[in-house]
Amino acid sequence: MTVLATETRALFMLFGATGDLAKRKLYPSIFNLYKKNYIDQKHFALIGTGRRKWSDQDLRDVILESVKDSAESEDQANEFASHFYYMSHDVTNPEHYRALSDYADKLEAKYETEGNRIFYISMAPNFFGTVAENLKSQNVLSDNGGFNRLIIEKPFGRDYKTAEELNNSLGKSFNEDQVYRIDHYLGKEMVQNIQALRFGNPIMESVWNNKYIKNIQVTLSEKLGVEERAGYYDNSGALRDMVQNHIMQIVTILAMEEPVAFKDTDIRNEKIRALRSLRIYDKDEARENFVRGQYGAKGEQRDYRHEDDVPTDSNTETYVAGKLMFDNQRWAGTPFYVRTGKMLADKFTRIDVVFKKPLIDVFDAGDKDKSGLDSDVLTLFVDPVQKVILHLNGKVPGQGFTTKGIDLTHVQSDEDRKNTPEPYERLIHDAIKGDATSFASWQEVGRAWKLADVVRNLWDTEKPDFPNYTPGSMGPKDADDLLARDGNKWVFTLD
Ligand SMILES: NC(=O)C1=CN([C@@H]2O[C@H](COP(=O)(O)OP(=O)(O)OC[C@H]3O[C@@H](n4cnc5c(N)ncnc54)[C@H](OP(=O)(O)O)[C@@H]3O)[C@@H](O)[C@H]2O)C=CC1
Ligand SMILES: O=C1O[C@H](COP(=O)(O)O)[C@@H](O)[C@H](O)[C@H]1O
Repeated sequence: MTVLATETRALFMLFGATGDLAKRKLYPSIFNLYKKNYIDQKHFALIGTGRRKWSDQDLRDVILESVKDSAESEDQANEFASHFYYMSHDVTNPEHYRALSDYADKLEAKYETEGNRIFYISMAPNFFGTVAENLKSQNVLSDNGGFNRLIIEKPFGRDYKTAEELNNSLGKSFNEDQVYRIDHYLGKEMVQNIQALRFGNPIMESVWNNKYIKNIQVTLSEKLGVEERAGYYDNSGALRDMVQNHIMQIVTILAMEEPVAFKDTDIRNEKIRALRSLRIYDKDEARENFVRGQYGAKGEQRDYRHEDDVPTDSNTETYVAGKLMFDNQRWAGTPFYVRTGKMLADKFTRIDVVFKKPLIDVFDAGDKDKSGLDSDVLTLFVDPVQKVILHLNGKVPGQGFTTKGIDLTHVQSDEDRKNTPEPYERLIHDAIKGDATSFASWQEVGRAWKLADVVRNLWDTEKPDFPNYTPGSMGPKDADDLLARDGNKWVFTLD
């Protein structure tokens, strides 16, 4: 995809400029893009908004603090911060948008940003629709030949209905191709690598199906609990927080067919096609195929119900495991197991592709079931290390003939890691380029909600037996049983 030089010129408007995400993730990412000249160093400006009565200097002080560790000099940081402007603005007040529009016109003229506007809503989701609608109705959108793009944070709705309402609301002001729904897992190097490994290697793609793959496992494990986000988390739970979005996106990329070209529209079409084959369970199937958990206490660690800001009778799940099925030629019969949770043994994200054993084990009396052979497993380590391991069977060196597991390993070098942008940096850069490849389309999001809704509705009507797992473990026993029923087991376990 070619980047036109003028596309790097842009006026940003950030709603939620005084917030946590902006400070921790967005300003450092924008700074990195600025340093690399992916944002035109002369022709860019950002108007940050929030209700607080800040001055430009207050915002610039926050920027300087956010980028202090990565700035090459004080001058560089100051020059960067000088492009930031602050407007106190209540997003629910239409009149404020008129002032915003005038200010935008002024800065556009000053920085010659050629009418390119990027609106980033980093606020609680109940404001997404309000902001989008006012941007249009109060004429804040550019109408002089540049682009208007909207980046929105998660969560995209609480269920299918609210997500659809939100989507309709956004649709009044922006076309689908102008909306960039952030899912930061799509900006992770190893998640992007799935497609390179699959579609760049016939040796992989030829076995990427139910004939050779026994099951696929996706694990997003977190060592921390809810920290200071309990207010949000207790209203969300792991299903909405991690499964509906990040996990479903990863699973979709693993399951999709090869796109006609590596272009956002072609990739989206294939992702949507795969999701149309995703089996949407009924209530009984949801009970059978999904497991929830909530952590208890251990030593100093309080149980979830005694964390700050969590009601003592909370039934919010801090753990989910599930089995997903795609009813299509490629995947019929091959389960995708997924799991995520807080307060687990460690912080890591990995994808394990478990291959079937040979139908006959010639080394061991021909009986596959008594085979001493390991299952071949391709593991993609997404975080915190980035590596790929292909576990195969090989011969034990020396006299005689026995087999043992061997690993073919590729680890990203320190140099590769240094050159790997943080997800937010990568995704903001993509939005500037107009490349929606790594953003979730409405149809993908909607289909993922359809699945999550069935599970959520079931869980909302049945009382769970919480707490049911210990901090530092890999979740409740039921999650192991889920796989054991199919004769499978998690590749990563603590034993
Ligand atoms: N923080 C994180 O780690 C993550 C956050 N997200 C998502 O990012 C978004 C922002 O999260 P976060 O930064 O943590 O939230 P914060 O609560 O820290 O910030 C909210 C922002 O919204 C502004 N705001 C609230 N009400 C109004 C209003 N009526 N008019 C104008 N501005 C208003 C606040 O400004 P003021 O108080 O000055 O009015 C503040 O800048 C959310 O959608 C969240 O789900 C996603 C992943 C991780
Ligand atoms: O979206 C979210 O993701 C984080 C985990 O992200 P990671 O990049 O650190 O793996 C999770 O902690 C948070 O609850 C959730 O909202």
